[in-house]
Amino acid sequence: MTAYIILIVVVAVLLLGVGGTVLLRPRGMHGVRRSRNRELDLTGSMPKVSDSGSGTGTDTITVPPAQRPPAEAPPVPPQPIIERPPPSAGRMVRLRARLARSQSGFGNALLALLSRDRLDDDTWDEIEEVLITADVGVTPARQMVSDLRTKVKVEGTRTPDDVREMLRTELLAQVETPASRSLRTQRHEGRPAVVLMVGVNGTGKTTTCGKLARALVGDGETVVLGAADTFRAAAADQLQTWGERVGAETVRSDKEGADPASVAYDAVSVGIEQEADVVIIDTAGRLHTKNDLMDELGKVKRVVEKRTTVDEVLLVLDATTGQNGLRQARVFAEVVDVTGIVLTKLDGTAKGGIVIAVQRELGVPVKLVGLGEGPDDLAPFDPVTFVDAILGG
Ligand SMILES: Nc1nc2c(ncn2[C@@H]2O[C@H](COP(=O)(O)OP(=O)(O)OP(=O)(O)O)[C@@H](O)[C@H]2O)c(=O)[nH]1
Repeated sequence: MTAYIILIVVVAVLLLGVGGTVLLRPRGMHGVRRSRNRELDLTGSMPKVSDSGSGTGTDTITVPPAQRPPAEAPPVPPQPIIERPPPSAGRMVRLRARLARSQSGFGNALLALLSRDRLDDDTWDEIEEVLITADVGVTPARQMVSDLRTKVKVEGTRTPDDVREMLRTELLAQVETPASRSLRTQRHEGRPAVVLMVGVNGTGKTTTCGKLARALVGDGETVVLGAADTFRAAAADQLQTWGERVGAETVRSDKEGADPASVAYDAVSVGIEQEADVVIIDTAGRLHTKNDLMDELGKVKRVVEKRTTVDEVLLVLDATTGQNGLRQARVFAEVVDVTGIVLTKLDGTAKGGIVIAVQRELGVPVKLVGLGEGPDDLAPFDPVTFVDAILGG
């Protein structure tokens, strides 16, 4: 009997010990996790966690403070830093030194030749050659030489200042056009303006979309970007990065080779929904055949026009490609109504005469110029600043 009693007591003590351990362990972990989770609930309905309780209830389990795992904050996704780019006005003046560095060779050569004591036929031929080498184009170069010859004859003696002024007037006459250089990027009829960026790969199209978005945001406008260059997957990433920096949404497709027209349509729809000021659409503009190009750009334009008008078709040309760039310009102008030219990489060539050639060739004005790889190195084109940079000083 005594043995039985001792056995019962021993079994009871063992059971109590094991039961207590089992009860404490899992319930303790579960409670802390729940508590931690509830700590995130800012409504104030947190359970009590006692530092000296009995350890039997699910919401009041005793856990010494030192044993509590530190409260883990949930991962916060990194917030992109939205930049405030400078406005577009006055940018060309700021970039004038860069322009002068690349273009003054051609200006200085012309000034030196025009300052010679005797301006014979050979000298005029040399002047024409300098102009052609600077990509002014044969016809405009001949016309400039003819105009300058007449002026020299009429005015007689030439001081260095006279020569500079004469050349400045002539260059300005060639660079200026009656067409407006302003960009139509204002909302109209309750809809955003739409800018279509076209041009062959590598001319700086995607970069220009990004830089233009920055400039417009700097001017206080709201922008939506459309990555309709679905041919090169990285182009959409590139565009999105530009957009994120200034808080502009980029509409894109996750499918490589998706229909560019459908991306453009979606971008315009998002622009309308967000009441954005302007939607900028990047295109692939492959030049395999003129028909491919016509099909692609024609369709993008038609589909966008189901929702609103296309206000600007900007042709991006790389200033360093000279005559090749002009050939591309001709093909694009046949396929789509170009409303303005963006001349990129003008900082990397001494052939600024392309401004004159391309305006003549297409009959549309240069509206923007790229003067470097920096995010704000895109400027509205200003003829006076351009000509003064060519002439230096
Ligand atoms: N120096 C200089 N480089 C420029 C300028 N504009 C663009 N670039 C550079 O030109 C290169 C090509 O630019 P992208 O924007 O990728 O060219 P893209 O036409 O969009 O090419 P795809 O996306 O392949 O169609 C990049 O390295 C740009 O930084 C400019 O005005 N000056």
